[in-house]
Amino acid sequence: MSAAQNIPTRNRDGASAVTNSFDPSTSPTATFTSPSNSFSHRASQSSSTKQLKPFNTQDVKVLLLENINVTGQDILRQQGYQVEALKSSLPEDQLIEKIKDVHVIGIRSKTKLTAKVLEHAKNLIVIGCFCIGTNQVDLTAAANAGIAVFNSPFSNSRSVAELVISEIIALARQLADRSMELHKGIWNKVSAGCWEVRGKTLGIVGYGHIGNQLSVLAEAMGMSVIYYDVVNLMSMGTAKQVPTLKALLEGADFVTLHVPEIPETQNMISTEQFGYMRKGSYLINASRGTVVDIPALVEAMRSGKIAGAAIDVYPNEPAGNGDYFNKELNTWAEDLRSLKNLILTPHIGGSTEEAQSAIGVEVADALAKYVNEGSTVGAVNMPEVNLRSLTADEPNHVRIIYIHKNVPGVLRRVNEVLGEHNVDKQMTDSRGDVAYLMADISNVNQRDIASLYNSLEDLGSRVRTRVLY
Ligand SMILES: NC(=O)c1ccc[n+]([C@@H]2O[C@H](COP(=O)([O-])OP(=O)(O)OC[C@H]3O[C@@H](n4cnc5c(N)ncnc54)[C@H](O)[C@@H]3O)[C@@H](O)[C@H]2O)c1
Ligand SMILES: O=C(O)CC[C@@H](O)C(=O)O
Repeated sequence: MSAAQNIPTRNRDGASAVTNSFDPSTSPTATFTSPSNSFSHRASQSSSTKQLKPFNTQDVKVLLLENINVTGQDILRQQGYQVEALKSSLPEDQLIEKIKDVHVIGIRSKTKLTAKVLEHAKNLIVIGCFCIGTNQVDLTAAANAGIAVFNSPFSNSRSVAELVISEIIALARQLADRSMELHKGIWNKVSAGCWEVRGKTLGIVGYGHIGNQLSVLAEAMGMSVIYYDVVNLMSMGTAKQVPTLKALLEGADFVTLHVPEIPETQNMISTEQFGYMRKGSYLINASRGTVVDIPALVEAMRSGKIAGAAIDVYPNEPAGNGDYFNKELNTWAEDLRSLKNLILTPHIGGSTEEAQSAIGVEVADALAKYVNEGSTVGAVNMPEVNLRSLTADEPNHVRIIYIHKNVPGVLRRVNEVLGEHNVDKQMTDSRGDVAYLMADISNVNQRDIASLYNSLEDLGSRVRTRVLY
């Protein structure tokens, strides 16, 4: 068997993504052969590695939204995939229409892949979040549909930390106001209410990848650092963990938020929390828009309790550049824009050349490895399962990917199906209600593949079957 070919994945109502029952002689996928110049995998692959391709690669349909970096686009195009890249997110109705027949979708923070949208994604096998946050995806719905989700856990953390350091200084010196005044020709040289940051206390809420990068930078600026997190974490440098959010808010001159968007962090900073903050302190939010109660922030700044703020994220954000940030999107938009010493940025914490390039490579590589070999290493909603690559001198080997409900007895039935062949290697793991099995089996011919595929698909525990060969 020369090149890897694909058995289509059947969609969730049992109909094959391409035909209703796989017949190697008739199914369009049976003719799929990898192009002779098939993509050579990254360094980890030796020259003898068998180029497993689940499809004739030009049949893999990829939809990229929200201006994903060209590094990621190039990697996916080099696979031979059909890549459509759009600069913005899509309204739900258009997203549903476009997602219907794609195998791979790449998004950033705006595209909401809800259970409703995923219901329509009959051929989707994998989602790439080209960012850190994955709150925009219904991870459980995706897992239950056998759709793996990958992100880039920390490629833009440094970029966010550096932006926040710049905002701490800019707020302490009322830089944005001075610059806007002079752009209008107004010379306004003041020192009242302007401070050095050396010796001031930075309070970090969420001491993860960004929080601890920030901790080191802030201490280098001569600041003291305290942090609050829901888990006990070793401090960087001389930073100190405090036991409650209230203790952090009472102890900090600058409060910065670096938590995920989860139910527990919704409106985490609201009127009560502003009440705990020091008079004349500052707030920075570069996490998610729902973490701060913006009307409460407007009130706290109008009363002078909060001397300045920097906001990079908002509960509702425009779909793309050029759209207006107005009261149609968020009712309080004009109130917010009217405030002094308030830095407003369009969700650019991770928007640097370095971060976007690194994210593009990291996520696109993970997507290609998943599509071509089934590896779930790095997936955020699946157990991490991987097998060493098949080699070119294993011509009659086939890789089985079987995503199934995590219920007793499945492995016995799966191994009964695989039993007529020699299972060279197998790995399986589960995460919640979903289990993921990879098995390389030998001495398989074209006819066997069809019956293998259909037998696995017919098992009651099946969520999704892929056969790579
Ligand atoms: N503005 C941007 O462009 C930008 C860029 C990257 C990340 N982000 C956002 O920032 C968030 C944090 O990023 P990260 O890489 O540091 O994530 P991370 O997962 O490394 O760290 C998050 C930290 O928050 C803690 N945490 C969770 N719930 C908490 C709670 N209720 N109270 C206190 N701490 C809590 C976690 O224990 C963890 O230590 C991401 O989830 C993402 O939404 C925004
Ligand atoms: O680039 C984006 O759209 C998201 C950036 C950031 O919020 C993240 O989650 O990494």
